Amino acid sequence: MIEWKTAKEYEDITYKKCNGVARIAFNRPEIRNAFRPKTTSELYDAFYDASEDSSIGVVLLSGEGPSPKDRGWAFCSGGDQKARGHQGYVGEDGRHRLNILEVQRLIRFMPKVVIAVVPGWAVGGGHSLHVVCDLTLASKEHAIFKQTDADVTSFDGGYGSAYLAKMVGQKKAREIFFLGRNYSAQEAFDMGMVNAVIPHDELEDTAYEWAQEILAKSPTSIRMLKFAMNLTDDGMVGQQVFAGEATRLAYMTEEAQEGRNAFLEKRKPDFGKDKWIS
Ligand SMILES: CC(C)(COP(=O)(O)OP(=O)(O)OC[C@H]1O[C@@H](n2cnc3c(N)ncnc32)[C@H](O)[C@@H]1OP(=O)(O)O)[C@@H](O)C(=O)NCCC(=O)NCCSC(=O)CCC(=O)c1ccccc1C(=O)O
Repeated sequence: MIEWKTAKEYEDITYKKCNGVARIAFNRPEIRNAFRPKTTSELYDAFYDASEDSSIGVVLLSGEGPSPKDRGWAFCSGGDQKARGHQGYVGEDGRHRLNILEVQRLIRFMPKVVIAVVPGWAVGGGHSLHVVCDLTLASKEHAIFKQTDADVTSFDGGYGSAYLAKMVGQKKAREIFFLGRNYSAQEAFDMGMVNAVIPHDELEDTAYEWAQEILAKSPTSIRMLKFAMNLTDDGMVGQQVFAGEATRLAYMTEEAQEGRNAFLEKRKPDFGKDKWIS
């Protein structure tokens, strides 16, 4: 039994923590967990908290359900088309935004493992979110993967499409976007965009078990591996993120402490004569 504790109350999402794992879930099941600007602001806030919390190593991203209307399950059906204005999605302040991309970047660049736990529909911007997560676990009975961007004049030209193509191959990625068909969890697994197909009733427990397995590993190895695997696809930003972690490791050395101390003590640093290791 997982004893989740609410980390913060929100309107459009739920946010809980338990034993090193954070669970963030869309909570608009009656509209298949579509996101509006309030949802993306709340997601950003929760992901940022999980990223900053040094007791958290793995984040599960999921969708609450089923829908009270028809018992349908969803991970996320993308941008809320009722909140869509002529320049983006309109928030309570009347401003138009496209801020799900900021959430994507936080998932991509946070030094923790993010697992998409897909209990039902993953559609449009919801499909792109599962793509950008590090791992995806899908409900055998209810998960359906679908790209509707080209039905509603949207196009995720970043991770949602180009990175998807690296994952499933160019032909399949083009099929997913150009035809907008439904794919079952098993079909998504066979394509290489899902890590495991799990019986629906076991999905949450399995995700938590995967998280615990990851938490038993070296935190430094996990984050260096995540950023190493991101690096080639993320260009200079990927290099910047990886190099940031390398700098953190360098800061932990005696050499770095000598550099800092020498500056503070207004003397020349003495890095030693036998420090040029091969
Ligand atoms: C998800 C479906 C395939 C599910 O179909 P079904 O099970 O038959 O259920 P429905 O009866 O259709 O839906 C139930 C209920 O939910 C409402 N609903 C579902 N999805 C949405 C939605 N996205 N927005 C608003 N409302 C939604 C639906 O109207 C029903 O309501 P009732 O009142 O009960 O009638 C199917 O629902 C479906 O296809 N949904 C639409 C999927 C879609 O087109 N999503 C938008 C894609 S574009 C996008 O996501 C933005 C992309 C994006 O994020 C982005 C990209 C690039 C740059 C920036 C951005 C950005 O920041 O936005």
